[in-house]
Amino acid sequence: MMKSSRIHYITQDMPNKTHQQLALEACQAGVNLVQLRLKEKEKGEMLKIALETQKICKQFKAKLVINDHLDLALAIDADGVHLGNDDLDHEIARTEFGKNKIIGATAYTETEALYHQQRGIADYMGLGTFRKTRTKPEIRNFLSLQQIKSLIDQQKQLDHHPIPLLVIGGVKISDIKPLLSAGVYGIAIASLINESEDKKSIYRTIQNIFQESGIDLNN
Ligand SMILES: Cc1ncc(COP(=O)(O)OP(=O)(O)O)c(N)n1
Ligand SMILES: Cc1ncsc1CCOP(=O)(O)O
Ligand SMILES: [Mg+2]
Repeated sequence: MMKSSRIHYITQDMPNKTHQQLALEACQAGVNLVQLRLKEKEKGEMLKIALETQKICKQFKAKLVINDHLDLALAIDADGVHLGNDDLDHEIARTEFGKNKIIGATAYTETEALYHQQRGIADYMGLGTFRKTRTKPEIRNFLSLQQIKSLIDQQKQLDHHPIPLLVIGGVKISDIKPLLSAGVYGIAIASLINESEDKKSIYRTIQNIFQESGIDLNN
């Protein structure tokens, strides 16, 4: 299994910034994994954005995960791909992408999480959504802290290695400590960073919360 970062930073469509600019600013703030989340762009445009984003990530030694598109991840030899439940099957992706690449799954319910856990193909699961979010407004299913805790307990009872859980969806600074106390591996965030006036400071705050919770982000 490929080790996944505990803080996934996700780009998003924004009116005044390109995905490349967002990735650059996030890398300058210190993120070490960028998920490129492109929606409704044609293939050629996506390839150009992905290559430029990859160049930025390499400069900062950050990993690049492509959302939705295994073909694009293969074309640029990205570090990983994130595939949700309506995207390509993880087993096919693993065969085509290889065992040393990061493959992420999404779980919006406990049942989905246990399904991915049982399959044991994904390197991490994006678990959510935690709160309502403008970044993905169509999602209406929310997982409470209690539900997340119960899922972690169930994972622990299984005899195989628990797949790391990254909570996603409207995650705010004040959510991080309780989520980590509940036992989640990390968080996946878009607007918390993308809409921040001071990305370095917000990222440092996030890192400090992990540290105060006894988690070494370099390990
Ligand atoms: C880390 C992480 N977790 C979940 C998602 C959501 O994936 P998906 O359900 O396929 O939805 P889209 O992001 O494709 O709209 C994610 N991207 N990243
Ligand atoms: C991609 C995605 N999938 C579930 S919620 C979400 C959006 C996360 O973005 P934000 O951190 O801005 O809520
Ligand atoms: Mg998807």
